[in-house]
Amino acid sequence: MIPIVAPFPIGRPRRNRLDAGTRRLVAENRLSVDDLIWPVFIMEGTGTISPVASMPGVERVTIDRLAAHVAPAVKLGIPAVALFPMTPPEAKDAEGSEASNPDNLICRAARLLTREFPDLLLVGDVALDPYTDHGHDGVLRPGPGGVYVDNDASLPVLVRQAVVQAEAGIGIMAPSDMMDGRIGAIRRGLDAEGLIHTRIMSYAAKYASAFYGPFRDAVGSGGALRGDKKTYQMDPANSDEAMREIAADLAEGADMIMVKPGMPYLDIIRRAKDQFAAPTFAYQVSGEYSMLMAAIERGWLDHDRGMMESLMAFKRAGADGVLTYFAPRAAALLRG
Ligand SMILES: NCc1[nH]cc(CCC(=O)O)c1CC(=O)O
Ligand SMILES: [Mg+2]
Repeated sequence: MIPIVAPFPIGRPRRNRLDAGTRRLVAENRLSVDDLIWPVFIMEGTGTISPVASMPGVERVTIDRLAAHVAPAVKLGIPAVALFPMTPPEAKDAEGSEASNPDNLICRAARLLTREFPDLLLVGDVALDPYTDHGHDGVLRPGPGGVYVDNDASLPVLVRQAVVQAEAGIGIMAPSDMMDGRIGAIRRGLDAEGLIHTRIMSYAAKYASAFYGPFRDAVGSGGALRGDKKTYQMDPANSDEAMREIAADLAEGADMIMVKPGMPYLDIIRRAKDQFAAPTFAYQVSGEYSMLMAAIERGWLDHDRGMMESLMAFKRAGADGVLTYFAPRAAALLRG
């Protein structure tokens, strides 16, 4: 499509920017509260709200404080929260067994939130890193390079994790582990238990990124992590490979796909939306949030303008929704 533009001085693009009303009329994209998913960190214990040092304004809460923590977001109309647990070290092991404990933090939180807020959608991460003592998303076995995150041995553990989460009330399963074939395995595992309505939002194109650093502090998996995740998360150099990953996950039954991180990967979001026309989500990850907040705290960026511009970028790139730690503040602004 070649846009037709009258040459200056007949054509004056600035006319369409003249006043707020005209700008509203010609705006191509709109961010709405319906687009927001809020990631929430939960921890063991009682009566505690503990700030995440590397993420100003973000807190972990104990389950008895969770309903009060989430209530304002529900009131603002945020459709979904994504739950992330900080597992105590004594509950971690090499196989990530706590992930499939039906009474783990996530499952208890899901049962509580389902009761308190029946219309709130719950997104549950599927990956073993919050539960393994080595901090990897799957289980380790002898293999290439000595010890290897074993794909096929990890799948049954991930399936069990997904099933216990779904039974506890998680409506949207979000596998973030990047094992091959996990979407198909999880879909079959859920269906075998009659959990045919559980949706799968696949972290289909997930990169081995430096921008997850603050998240690993928040859930306490960073200190534990041995090595890096480059044998399963994607190389930031690659774009065609992301299309193959997304194609595979959709073919295996993903209902929605995600690109992660967000801002440094807007090109991937655009390609994915154009190529697959599937519900597409972006994760504005911890490091992106912390980067913006660090500049905001120094007075170098305006909080609300910086936040809203960063979120609008995802809509412009083609995302249908965004996981963002800014969700409650953005929703409050959008509601005026
Ligand atoms: N697999 C777990 C997981 N799920 C979401 C994030 C990162 C989210 C963020 O940085 O905000 C990670 C960390 C990782 O893969 O190491
Ligand atoms: Mg894959």
